[in-house]
Amino acid sequence: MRLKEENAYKNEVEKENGGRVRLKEECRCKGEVEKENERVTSQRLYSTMVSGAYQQKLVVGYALTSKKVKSFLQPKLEGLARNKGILFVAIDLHRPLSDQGPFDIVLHKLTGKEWRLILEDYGQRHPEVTVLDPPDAIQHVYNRQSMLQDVADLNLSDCYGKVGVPRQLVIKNDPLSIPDAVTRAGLTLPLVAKPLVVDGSAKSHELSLAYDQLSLSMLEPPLVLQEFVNHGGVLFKVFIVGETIKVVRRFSLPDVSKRELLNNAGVFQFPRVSTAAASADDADLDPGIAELPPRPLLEKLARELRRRLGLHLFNIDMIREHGTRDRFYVIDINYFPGYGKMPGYEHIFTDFLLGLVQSKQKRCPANNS
Ligand SMILES: O=P(O)(O)O[C@H]1[C@H](O)[C@@H](OP(=O)(O)O)[C@H](OP(=O)(O)O)[C@@H](OP(=O)(O)O)[C@H]1O
Ligand SMILES: Nc1ncnc2c1ncn2[C@@H]1O[C@H](COP(=O)(O)OP(=O)(O)O)[C@@H](O)[C@H]1O
Ligand SMILES: [Mg+2]
Ligand SMILES: [Mg+2]
Repeated sequence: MRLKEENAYKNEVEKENGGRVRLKEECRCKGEVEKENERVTSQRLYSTMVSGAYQQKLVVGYALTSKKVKSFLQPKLEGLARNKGILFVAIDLHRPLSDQGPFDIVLHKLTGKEWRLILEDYGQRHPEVTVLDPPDAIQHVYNRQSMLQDVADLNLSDCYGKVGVPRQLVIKNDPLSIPDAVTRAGLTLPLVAKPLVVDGSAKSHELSLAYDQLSLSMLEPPLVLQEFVNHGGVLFKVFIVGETIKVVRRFSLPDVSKRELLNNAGVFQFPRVSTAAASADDADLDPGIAELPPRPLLEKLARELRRRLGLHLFNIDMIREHGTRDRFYVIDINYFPGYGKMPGYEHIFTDFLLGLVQSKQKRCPANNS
């Protein structure tokens, strides 16, 4: 393509943006955000040249950690999004949110009260923008007690199986009180000790397995003590993106036998298991352990949790009690999990974003542009 035509395309793209990519001129610091957005604009220009009749449908502002940008915003996702008319724009945290955009959707996963307040204020001033997801709904799953409450309340049981949560106890302070509290609550050893609050830090994922009651006083509250459920060393990561569900298998902690429990004492910190590197999808597993939870059960669970939690983007860590076919436990819920490892996430995510805006336009036709 000749230079003159290229410039004409560039002008067209910038005009079409209607100031959407104004970040470029306005950025106070010529930092990462600016570079990132310049890259996105030039990629979009390229796609315009290649595909001809290109129509931008929506702008997604994102506020994510650099780790999440790397795992989620992969070139394949950005490329596919571009072809479908979706533009991802990095939000500059050093500038007022209302001065940026305009956005159709704000996608975010940042912790901290300040960010929460910014988003809440923005949501009130810009009801036309979809904030994915509402900060208070996310906050609810950043606490390991409240995250499982909705699963317990749901008490899901049908012909496909039963879904519950392991019995658990919250310890807010005084580690010396733990052994007695555990006896009073009637919890059975071994117990998994988990930091009460999940805040994205490595520390909030430092979990321990406690084999005896007395050693429990060595733990550091605030924490959740959860009964360990033998599940054959395999966990199901159930990814949810709006109405879509995808399940993968991951390796998990091995079963603890009665003999092991009798012969062991103490509290043992264990490393992060069940991460992306621990995929068990291609492993040669006992079919009774590997069989995925029944689809209708997952659909019901996901639908109910989406409604009760008020979230579109989350995952459920689920295990099957070893020796049973249909007894499941939810042990963890994560907001905006590692979608980069969800098969086909590029198509699923982009379709989801388009669907969101379409359904909003149907509900409020006045907003149609
Ligand atoms: O709490 P658990 O059950 O471990 O789930 C984690 C968190 O969702 C992580 O997200 P975050 O770091 O935002 O909390 C995510 O990392 P990324 O999305 O950043 O990669 C991990 O993805 P995998 O490493 O793919 O499993 C996922 O396994
Ligand atoms: N109640 C439990 N019974 C058996 N294994 C568990 C239980 N809770 C956690 N685990 C194991 O510990 C891992 C991490 O626990 P999880 O609650 O998912 O914390 P995180 O948020 O750090 O992923 C799980 O992937 C699973 O292998
Ligand atoms: Mg987990
Ligand atoms: Mg988690």
